[in-house]
Amino acid sequence: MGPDEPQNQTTLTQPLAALREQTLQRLRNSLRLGQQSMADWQGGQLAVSAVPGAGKSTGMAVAAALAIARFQLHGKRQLVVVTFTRSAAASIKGKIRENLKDLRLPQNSFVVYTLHGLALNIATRHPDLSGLNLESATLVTPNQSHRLIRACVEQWIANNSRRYSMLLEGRQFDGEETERLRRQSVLKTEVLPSIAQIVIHEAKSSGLLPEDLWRLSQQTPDEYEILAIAAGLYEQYQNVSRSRNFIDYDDMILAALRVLENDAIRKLWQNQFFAVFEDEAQDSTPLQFKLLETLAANPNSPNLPLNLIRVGDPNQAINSTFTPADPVYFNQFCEACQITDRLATMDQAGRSTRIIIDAANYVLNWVNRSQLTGAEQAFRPQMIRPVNAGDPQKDANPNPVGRGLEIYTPRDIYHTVELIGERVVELLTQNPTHSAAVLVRENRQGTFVAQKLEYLKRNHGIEVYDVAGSDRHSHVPSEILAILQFLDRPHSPDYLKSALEVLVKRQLIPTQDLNALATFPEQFLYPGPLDPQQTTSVKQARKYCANLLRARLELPHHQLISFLALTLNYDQSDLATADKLTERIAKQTHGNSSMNSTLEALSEIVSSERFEPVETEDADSRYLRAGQLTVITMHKAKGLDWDYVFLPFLHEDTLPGSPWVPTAAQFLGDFTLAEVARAQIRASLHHKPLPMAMEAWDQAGHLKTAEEYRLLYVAMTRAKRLLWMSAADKGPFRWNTFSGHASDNLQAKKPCPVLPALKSQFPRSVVPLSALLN
Ligand SMILES: Nc1ncnc2c1ncn2[C@@H]1O[C@H](COP(=O)(O)OP(=O)(O)OP(=O)(O)O)[C@@H](O)[C@H]1O
Repeated sequence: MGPDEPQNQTTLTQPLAALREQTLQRLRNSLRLGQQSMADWQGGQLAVSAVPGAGKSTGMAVAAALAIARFQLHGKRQLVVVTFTRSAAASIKGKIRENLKDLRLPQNSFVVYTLHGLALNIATRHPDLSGLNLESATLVTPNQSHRLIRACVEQWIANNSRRYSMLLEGRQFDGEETERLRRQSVLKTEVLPSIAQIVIHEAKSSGLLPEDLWRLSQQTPDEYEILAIAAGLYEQYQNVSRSRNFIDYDDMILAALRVLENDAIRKLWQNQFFAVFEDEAQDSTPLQFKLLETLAANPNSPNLPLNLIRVGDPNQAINSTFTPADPVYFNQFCEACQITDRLATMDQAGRSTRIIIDAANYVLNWVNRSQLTGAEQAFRPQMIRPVNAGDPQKDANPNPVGRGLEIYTPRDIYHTVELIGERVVELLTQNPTHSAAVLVRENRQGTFVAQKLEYLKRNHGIEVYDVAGSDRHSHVPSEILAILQFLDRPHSPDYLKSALEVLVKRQLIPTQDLNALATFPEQFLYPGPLDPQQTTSVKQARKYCANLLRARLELPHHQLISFLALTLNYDQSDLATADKLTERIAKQTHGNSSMNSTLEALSEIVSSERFEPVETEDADSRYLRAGQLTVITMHKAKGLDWDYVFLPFLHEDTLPGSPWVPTAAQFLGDFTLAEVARAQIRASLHHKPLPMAMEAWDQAGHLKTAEEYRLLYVAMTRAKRLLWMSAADKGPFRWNTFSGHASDNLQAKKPCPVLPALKSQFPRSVVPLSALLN
């Protein structure tokens, strides 16, 4: 954070200018070499490529204060700092404020925004130009089951019978009626919604319109015309959102860009904003970059260089397989800046002990050499270096605890958690002021770890904080909605399927082919004597549904939600959320509490962004408490660090995993349509020839592999003093269907391929089980 030197002993007689000069020097000297390149910025464009733990935000906060002083910025000529999350925005804002206070410079000389916050601010100031009216619009993040996506899929089906029957036909089809209905269900509830969600977002964030997709679709002669399907869905999506007044996050950026098309207004903003500093630049989409570029331009001479600093680490790009952000763009920006000698690197980091840095560098090189990721390398070849002697960071590159890097091969996943428990007790008892975390690849693993380690609190006073568990109450409204929709229309295959999905997710009924059950709701719910015998799993599912339907008849309407919350086995905090939901709906439907009005109010709540949990600064510090064991996903751990980091379950089937076509959709071919369309769009954006379906699928696989290894790299670089890694010999077939009961069969598992390589490179880090017996 701030520098460690003692505060200046100032006297009122000392002239302000000299005092400020001293403070500027002190601030600059509090930075290490790489950070100083940012602090010495004299205008123009600068790319900063940094490694994990290099101190990007620390450097940027000082650079911002120095630029404000150097260019004498003020309320009408400000510096804009852009970060990726709200919590990062709050934290950097605090740091800049402190620095400005020391410098006695005006606090209104800068603003900090997230990209969307910035866009929203511009768009709402000029509603006439942006066409954005937040009073009447609802902000949505449509997932596959969102009613906006559903509506656009239904309309597309109604208007595109030829393309739809081609899909139904698939690779081959004998015309059998049950199979036709099953395929219809899969297309309507899985395949088409997934194309809509993934492809529309990809295209829209890259600045493409439906007509651009139509044009692209003419360049790919594939049998299903996947890009034409995507273009049609995109068109419907735009129509439906317009008519219902929904806007998504891309619309906010587009609205701001529309405002800035107006010459006078654009100049106004360009005058207001002297320069733009962007953090986490590897996560921006092309459309977001366009917004920053526009604002950073000189209002009077557009040909002058932009006043823009972009700081990022392409090796920590871990959102590219589910958002259109792609490390390629930031890498390209770095390369463009390098040509004019405007690329700085921050490759020294003080976070981790030496051996952890060595292990992370080793993984990076190993993956880049492995050719597992096709033509494109997963990582920018950028090594992390420890800091020099006398670095300003306190306890930089600390001494290791234990072996610094420890690699285990437990017998199975139960044994894994036992070993973690024992090690945590040892470590936190010896060093109660240190922090520890278990980083997992998926939430289900986190729940398992948290459950098995519950005893730590009871027996040793060590708090286990399960981040996913405490955030889960945000799922309550959508789960209740799915069940209520089914209760309202039990014979709708779509609603039945969604309700069954909730029951499976809550582990109330066994996992099974839900399309088969949902195809004939009547036959499933009320089987006649001539119908085929139901299997045990189907019977369990039916019994559950029948109970729900009975409750609908027997219970007064206002008790239904509380009943469902109990039935779904919610924990205390989920139950509290359900209660709040009931209250809110009662208020909204006051005087008209019918099933219809309840459903309407609930749909609004579920689709409205305002109900989503908000990230706050507090959340981060909650994850980092000393003496606590935090259980968190690798994705969420980005940007954070702990003294001890545990990475269990590093198995090949989840890390890197393999691209996978759901059994239900295999009638369409050995690829998923959404990923193929996405890879085709990506190729076109990068000015490459459009791949055919199978080649596109391979490319999608390479992208996923590359991203998974970057995720592992992010996870490893969260550790300061001890990095504990393991892949057990046995684990569950799939985590999302694993109940955690000892009766579930475990299978032999292969480790993530880089793990054996790490073991041979760091033999002293391999902890044999025999060493643990005493
Ligand atoms: N010049 C400095 N003086 C003192 N401490 C520093 C300095 N630079 C960074 N640090 C400390 O190093 C740690 C890492 O910094 P920061 O979180 O900014 O890194 P980062 O580059 O954002 O890391 P990552 O990308 O891995 O999340 C922080 O605790 C920060 O306070």
